[in-house]
Amino acid sequence: MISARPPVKPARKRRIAVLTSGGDAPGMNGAVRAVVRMAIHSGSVAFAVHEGYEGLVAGGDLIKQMNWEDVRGWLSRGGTLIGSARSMRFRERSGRLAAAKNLVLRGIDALVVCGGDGSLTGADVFRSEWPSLLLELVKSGDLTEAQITPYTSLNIVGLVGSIDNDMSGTDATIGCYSSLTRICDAVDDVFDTATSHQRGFVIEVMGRHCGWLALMSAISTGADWLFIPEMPPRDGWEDDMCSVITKNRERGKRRTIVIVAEGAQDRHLNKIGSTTVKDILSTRLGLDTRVTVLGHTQRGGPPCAYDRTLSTLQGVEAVKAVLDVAPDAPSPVIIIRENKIERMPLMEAVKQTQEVAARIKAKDFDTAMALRDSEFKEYYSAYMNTTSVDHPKMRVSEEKRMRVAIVHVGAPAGGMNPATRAAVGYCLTRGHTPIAIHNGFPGLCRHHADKPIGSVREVSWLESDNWVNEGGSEIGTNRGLPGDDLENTAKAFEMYRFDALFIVGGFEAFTAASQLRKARDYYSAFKIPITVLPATISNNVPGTEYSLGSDTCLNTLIQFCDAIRQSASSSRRRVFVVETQGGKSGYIATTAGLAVGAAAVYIPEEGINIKMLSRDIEFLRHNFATDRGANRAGKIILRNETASNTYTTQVIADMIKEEANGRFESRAAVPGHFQQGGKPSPMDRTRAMRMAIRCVQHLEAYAGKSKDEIAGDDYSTAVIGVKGSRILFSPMGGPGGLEFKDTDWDRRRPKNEFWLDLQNLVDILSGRSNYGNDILAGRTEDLANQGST
Ligand SMILES: Nc1ncnc2c1ncn2[C@@H]1O[C@H](COP(=O)(O)OP(=O)(O)OP(=O)(O)O)[C@@H](O)[C@H]1O
Ligand SMILES: O=P(O)(O)OC[C@H]1O[C@](O)(CO)[C@@H](O)[C@@H]1O
Ligand SMILES: [Mg+2]
Repeated sequence: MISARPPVKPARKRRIAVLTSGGDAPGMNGAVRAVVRMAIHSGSVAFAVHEGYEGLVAGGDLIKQMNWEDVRGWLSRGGTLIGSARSMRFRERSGRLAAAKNLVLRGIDALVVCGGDGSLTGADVFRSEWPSLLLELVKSGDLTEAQITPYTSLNIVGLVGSIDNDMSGTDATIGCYSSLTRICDAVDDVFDTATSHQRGFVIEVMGRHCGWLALMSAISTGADWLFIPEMPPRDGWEDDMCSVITKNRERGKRRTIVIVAEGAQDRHLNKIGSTTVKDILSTRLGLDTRVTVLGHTQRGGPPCAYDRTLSTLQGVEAVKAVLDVAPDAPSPVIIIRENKIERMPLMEAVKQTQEVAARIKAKDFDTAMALRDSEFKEYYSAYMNTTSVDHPKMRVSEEKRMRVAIVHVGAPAGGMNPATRAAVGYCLTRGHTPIAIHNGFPGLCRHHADKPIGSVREVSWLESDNWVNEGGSEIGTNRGLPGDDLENTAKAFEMYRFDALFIVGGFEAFTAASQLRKARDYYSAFKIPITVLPATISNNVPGTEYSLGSDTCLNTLIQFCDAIRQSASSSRRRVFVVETQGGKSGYIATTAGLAVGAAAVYIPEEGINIKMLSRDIEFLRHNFATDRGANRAGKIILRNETASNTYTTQVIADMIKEEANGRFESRAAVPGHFQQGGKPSPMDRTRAMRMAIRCVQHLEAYAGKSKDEIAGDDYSTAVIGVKGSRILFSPMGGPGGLEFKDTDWDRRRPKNEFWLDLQNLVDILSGRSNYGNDILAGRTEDLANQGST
């Protein structure tokens, strides 16, 4: 996931305060921890303002200096530990005058505000008024000229923390994916009871005036109908809704789920409430229907993996922004676009957000949708195009209809099923024929003609609809490659008249596509368009920074680590060495390390040596000795399964125990294939939908082309991927293709792994880099060299 700029060198000593404001959001604590530690690491002084803007106005004990240990263990905690508030006083100039005075008196010259659209609007007001507030304070005699002189400008940096994801300019806000996880867990559970009784459920989700939570949960759970404020249904929606639900029932669906955003409205801005919807379903369709209002359960609980990493990286970026933004430059807000942390002027983001509200009020819904963020509109049409397959206008002409084969290759990964479901739904909407190849390429070659059912089967809408939240691979996956039997693979391609191939899987899927491409010279059956959608927990597929399943894996890993840390904390003075999967890529170990605040992470890219181990044992010793009563906090070390042949997980745990001389203990823990299982995370589900549809669209572009035209186009065998702030296709072959340029075939990973710098960040935030710097010095260079060989 997420890439970020490398940490900055200290510029000058600053006094940086952080506050959380508005509705609390999971991940806010991670942001505060990162701001505090990064500030201290860069030689600045860190402060926390308690109770949001209320604390800023009140001052006194509510503004406290923070030490490194004060934020220990905060990453996994829900809510905000420094408190939040909706402050009426800050809305008044008198309150902001008091706030300005409190900052100046403490010498605080930078303020990081983590909150939603309201909080950041407040921050923008404060920023714009700052010079006039200071002048007024001098005029009233509250401060002197001399006192304000060093503070003529206040650096304000915004961090978007809100479950609503209602800030324009950023794809995600800190907390929105945790909240989405809570919603999806609840709806997944409702599935069972709804299906048992063939009931309808109307589920109301939060989000005030923003439909992001509603839309993404509808996609993640395959809801039959959706109401969001930005795109109200057309007049007569009651008939439309009933007709879609009736058709879905006629197709055999036993449950009906309708998601209603709390701010839902019709085109005349009249509220559409969940009870109204329920009444319509009950009276018009005679459907036994219940309403479930999820309420504040959506805001509580520990942050998901994404929110821990996002809040950490954005907190770090906020400190960097304080340190490197010129005093008179516009205040930035830290955003994320796809996989890239960026900055944009706070004023611009606030203006755009306000414009969304204004457009909705003016009933200009199309513009409101477009202004939300780049993904929103795409997700909305993806949902519409797959939820019901009755879109006559979407059908392509007869001669452009394709037989699209779908195959899974490699180890199972969360998101494989939702991706297949999305591809099937989209194919049916367009008039194509989706065909599943069961049990991978060996299944195709050996079992296609089995009786009574072979391994090559058309997929119906109803069959695939149930895959929306299923983990693993329903059509079966394995590591068999087409190269093991090219001849029979080609014969089967011909026999079943495949016009296009959609491969979902990891490094083997990538290898399979490469083999098919290279074999085109000998087998014309392979001269069809082929797309690979990376799906592997290892996240080691060239051409992308994100593979389906990696987010699900990270979530299972952090749950495992949280539970283990609790055990370690209870036993006191214990270190757990946890072994992660990931093959020869340290991505999972490193990202999980960032999300759980690991003391150290061992990865194959770097290897393990005795010097490193001895330094780390010293670091642990030092840590336990100086924890100042916080030694309850258990420590986690993560070791990728292939980091070293000699220093196995057990050996490392034993060495730590031996060397600790009874001062602390250690244990090894191996979650193993637990990391591949479980229901896919909402991020893997929603991205599966979006990327699978893009893959089929890419395949469609080749309809009507000759075999040689297809074979002559490098993009006819392509991998879809997230690269920085974009989603794009990269060709497998050709001089600039992934196979030649980007693939370290021996180590089964990309030549350049985008996340390598995160290793340094794990060390900075755990304090490891302050300890034994001599050993870590030069690491970035070493890693970069290894990555490019
Ligand atoms: N225009 C404004 N001027 C000054 N302060 C403001 C303004 N708008 C909001 N604030 C401050 O920000 C606080 C939080 O705003 P709000 O209640 O809208 O929540 P939010 O930050 O949007 O978070 P969420 O919507 O996720 O709960 C307000 O209570 C107020 O103190
Ligand atoms: O917790 P409160 O103050 O009732 O606010 C509820 C609102 O806060 C949010 O949870 C976050 O903005 C909204 O989704 C919801 O409308
Ligand atoms: Mg808000």
